[in-house]
Amino acid sequence: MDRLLDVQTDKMIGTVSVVLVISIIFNKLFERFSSEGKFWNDQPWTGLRPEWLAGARAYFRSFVSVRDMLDDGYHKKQAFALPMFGGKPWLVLPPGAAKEFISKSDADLDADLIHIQQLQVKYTLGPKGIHIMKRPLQFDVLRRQVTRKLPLLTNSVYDELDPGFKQYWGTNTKDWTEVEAFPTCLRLVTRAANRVFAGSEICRDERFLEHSKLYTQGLVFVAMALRLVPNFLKPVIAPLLTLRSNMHFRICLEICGPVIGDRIRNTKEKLENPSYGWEPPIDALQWLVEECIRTKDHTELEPALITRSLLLLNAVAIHTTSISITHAILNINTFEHSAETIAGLREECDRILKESGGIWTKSALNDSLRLDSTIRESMRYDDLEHLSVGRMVVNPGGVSTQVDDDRSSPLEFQPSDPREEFLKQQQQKEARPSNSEDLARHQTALDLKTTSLVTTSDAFLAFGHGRHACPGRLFAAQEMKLMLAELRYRENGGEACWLNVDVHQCSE
Ligand code: HEM
Repeated sequence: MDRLLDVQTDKMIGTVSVVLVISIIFNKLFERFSSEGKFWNDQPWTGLRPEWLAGARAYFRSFVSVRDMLDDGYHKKQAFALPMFGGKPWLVLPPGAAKEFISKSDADLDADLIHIQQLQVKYTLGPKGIHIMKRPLQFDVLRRQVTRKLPLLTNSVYDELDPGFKQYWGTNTKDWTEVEAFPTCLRLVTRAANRVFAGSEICRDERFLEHSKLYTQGLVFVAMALRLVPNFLKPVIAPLLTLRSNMHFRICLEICGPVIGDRIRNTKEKLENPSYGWEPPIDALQWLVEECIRTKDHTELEPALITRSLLLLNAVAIHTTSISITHAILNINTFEHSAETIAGLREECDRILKESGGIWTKSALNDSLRLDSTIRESMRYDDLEHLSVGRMVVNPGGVSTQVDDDRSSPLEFQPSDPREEFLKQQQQKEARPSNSEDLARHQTALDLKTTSLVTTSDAFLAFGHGRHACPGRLFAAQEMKLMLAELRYRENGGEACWLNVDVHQCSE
């Protein structure tokens, strides 16, 4: 059945590609002479070369060399237009504009619209796609419950990571084993995050892990292709392009549907009869079901809608975390002072784990300052996307194009934690300090707090900043720290080889 679908899909993709190329050319010509086209013509551009069909070629080149284009644009020290394969150009603002940009309201710069447009939600997330994005119960659950219940969730995440590492990285302590860092981190993160999103039954289902991943990846590619298609053709092209991701969705629904059905039945029963012998699991699916029941709108309880919400949580949470932790593992392992850093991290993990009785708790993870700052530095050094904090300009006066202030651009990976030194000095102070010393220390403590992994600022945008800053960052930080801490157990014949992942990984 899958093979038949593959052949049909391949033929369709061929036909669709030809139609696409023709329509893209017409679309680009039309855009060029519109008022929007005039706006873009007035901007300084990056990535354009003096060559035949310069604009079209820059768009195609942006697929592989957007980073170089951005570096080039950065040196202009002012806002510039960036060609973007699979869509309209972006106006990139200089770092000096970050503060003002982030303070703008959604009436000027809309955060949801850009996601709806980038993901082509109308065509990719099913008939209720826009409804899911505009009324994001799943994100409210995240904001209200997941972060608050983090101390209770640490154990669940660890419960999945520990067997997950054994399964994907093996248990051989004698020989070197090659491990592909990103695919295994993706698997581990999907499993651990879905324990918190969807519960233990769904998160351990290998089919769910595979098809939820393929669904998310497919969605991104389909959205990218659809952004190239003129609007009038989208209703015809989208059903063809989404054939494969719909198949992955149906498989996920097959797995999640019965679990969701049971949750709804049990939750309603428990609400009617509090002595009913069933304890609500501690996970986002349960909180989502409870929120949906509270709306008194029975359509919110459709298993397909709830599965889409779970998959949307997956879409924002999984690749972001997996890429960031893979970057951290590789950065720590490959930079100049890798050996000292690894030894320092190892010492910290051993000490804190001993102090917390051999169990990773939320407060033990909070105390792990070196883990925290190393991941933060890695996220600063190797960002997730070349462009962060995208917004759709909905008010023509919503953004001003301005010149950058002069900033240095540190291109070195330098993990270190200023907080640790400060705390050490604090502990060494025996005599009670004077009031002025107290104040100065209080200020230093406040300043240093801003260097924590989850504290966003206009100079650290890895999780965004302001009203729309990533609400999952505390959860992601906890998960990534647990992963690095777990890695320290990997030993080869008693010799520490923590984090030797990219080249060879020795496993327990
Ligand atoms: C290392 C991992 C992660 C990174 C680097 C990351 C980064 C980001 C960034 C840059 C934004 C956009 C902020 C903006 O536009 O101002 C964002 C938004 C968001 N993230 Fe994350 N994220 C991560 C993990 C997660 C996780 C684990 C979850 C869920 C548990 C999550 C849920 C969300 C949601 C719901 C939004 C939309 C917020 C809004 O529009 O108001 N993220 N994230």
